[in-house]
Amino acid sequence: MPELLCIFGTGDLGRSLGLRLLQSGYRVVYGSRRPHSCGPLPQGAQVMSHAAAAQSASLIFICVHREHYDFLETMASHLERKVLVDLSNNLKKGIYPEANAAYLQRLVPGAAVVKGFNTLSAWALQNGLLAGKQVHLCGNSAAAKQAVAEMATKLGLTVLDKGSLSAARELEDFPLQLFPEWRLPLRVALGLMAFFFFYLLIRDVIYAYVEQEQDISYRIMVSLANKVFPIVSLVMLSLCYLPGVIAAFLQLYRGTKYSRFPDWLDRWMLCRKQMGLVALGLALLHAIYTFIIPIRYAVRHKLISRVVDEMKNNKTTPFYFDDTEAWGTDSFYVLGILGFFLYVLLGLTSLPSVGGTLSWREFSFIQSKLGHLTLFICTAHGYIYGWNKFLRSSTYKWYTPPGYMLCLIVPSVVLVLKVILLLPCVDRTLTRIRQGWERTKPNEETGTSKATNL
Ligand SMILES: NC(=O)C1=CN([C@@H]2O[C@H](COP(=O)(O)OP(=O)(O)OC[C@H]3O[C@@H](n4cnc5c(N)ncnc54)[C@H](OP(=O)(O)O)[C@@H]3O)[C@@H](O)[C@H]2O)C=CC1
Ligand SMILES: [Fe+3]
Repeated sequence: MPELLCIFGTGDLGRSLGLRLLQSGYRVVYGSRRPHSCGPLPQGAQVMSHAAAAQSASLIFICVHREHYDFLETMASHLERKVLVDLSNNLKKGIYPEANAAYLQRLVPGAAVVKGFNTLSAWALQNGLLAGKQVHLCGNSAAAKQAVAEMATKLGLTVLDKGSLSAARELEDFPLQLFPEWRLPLRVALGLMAFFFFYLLIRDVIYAYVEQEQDISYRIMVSLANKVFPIVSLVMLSLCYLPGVIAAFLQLYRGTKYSRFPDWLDRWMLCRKQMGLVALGLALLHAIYTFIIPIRYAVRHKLISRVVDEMKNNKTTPFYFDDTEAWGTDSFYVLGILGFFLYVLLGLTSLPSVGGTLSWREFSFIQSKLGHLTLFICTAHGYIYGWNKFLRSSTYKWYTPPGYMLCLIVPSVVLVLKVILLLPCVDRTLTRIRQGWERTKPNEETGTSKATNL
């Protein structure tokens, strides 16, 4: 006879969980305030009063909001020695002085409370989207946790034990987080975009207005945006590779890999993937914006008005083929296309479903070697853009460098540092450090190196 599990509450979560448990081969009994009028339940489930349902099972899921937990206190005698799984979440952090699970344990001291599953959603349970999903559990009774973990494994979940019930607070805060690992990259991207936008606005639009009394504010829509996107994209891609380079230099300097990186570097390393994806998004925008340039009114007008002018004045300017310009523009486009292609390749391999099929060596080859190649090609694309502009002779003042000149500093620094790391002697030392070798301190005379930094 399959094991019988009990669920208190016939709401959204209770129903979806019951359905999933039934499909995994368990029997399910619901405990409800109104067992005869609680609406449709999954086929095969029984429904009774809370007390009767609790009697028949040893494991009870509490699918009721915390605000209604008080009824559990009145039936504490029926819950002696039962395992109670608390799945509740709160709408905001810190509305209650204690964690919901701790509150439940206080109401029913005779039961073993396990906190967990609160990161699942009724929707995911209903649609069977559980395979490989991770759930955290915590509780004071090891046996109770064990029972819940076994059940979770049967549902196809991966269980992570977070220790005693005092971790419940942390678990309850999980579902309230909104893309935590995206926050830093998005803030950096927005900050950089705002900075370069205002810089270019002043430099290209307002400056032109003041100097030449020319109103070219329409350029904000496409031209300015199409400078901000590639600039920020390139800076973000560099910022994605900079922490790795800094970490390598730190390891070289310390002569060991056995000491922790500073917190800011750790945090930075952990959001590299998101930084790269933001960079990819901006590069995509840049590509699309570039495609519409020839169909823009302002561009067509400029071309046609030049021809019309010449016809009116009945003279033609000498029109010859500039070989340098042909090479310059072509290599600029080719580098842009190749860079974008590699960008997409990097983005694709960062997807878990693709990255999972690669060995560690393949993955690090793509993310590190190809990644730096991408950075190199995109930086070269930027330099050639600047070179072409320079050839078409502009009257830039030194104190207002064009945006691309500012943004090329960051990737150039990263690339130079990376080249230093690739020098054979540096590379050899770094490899030895990463294999666990440690530089002996000069004052250690004994001859045997001790792993003191562990
Ligand atoms: N929905 C979701 O996706 C998720 C929900 N959760 C948590 O699960 C819990 C339940 O959520 P959800 O199912 O969405 O909520 P619902 O409002 O859909 O259901 C709550 C159920 O609790 C019971 N209930 C309501 N009031 C009382 C009361 N005064 N005394 C006793 N029982 C009562 C009712 O069942 P009956 O009428 O049968 O007694 C009701 O159906 C919440 O704590 C929530 O934070 C956690 C993760 C995901
Ligand atoms: Fe470009």
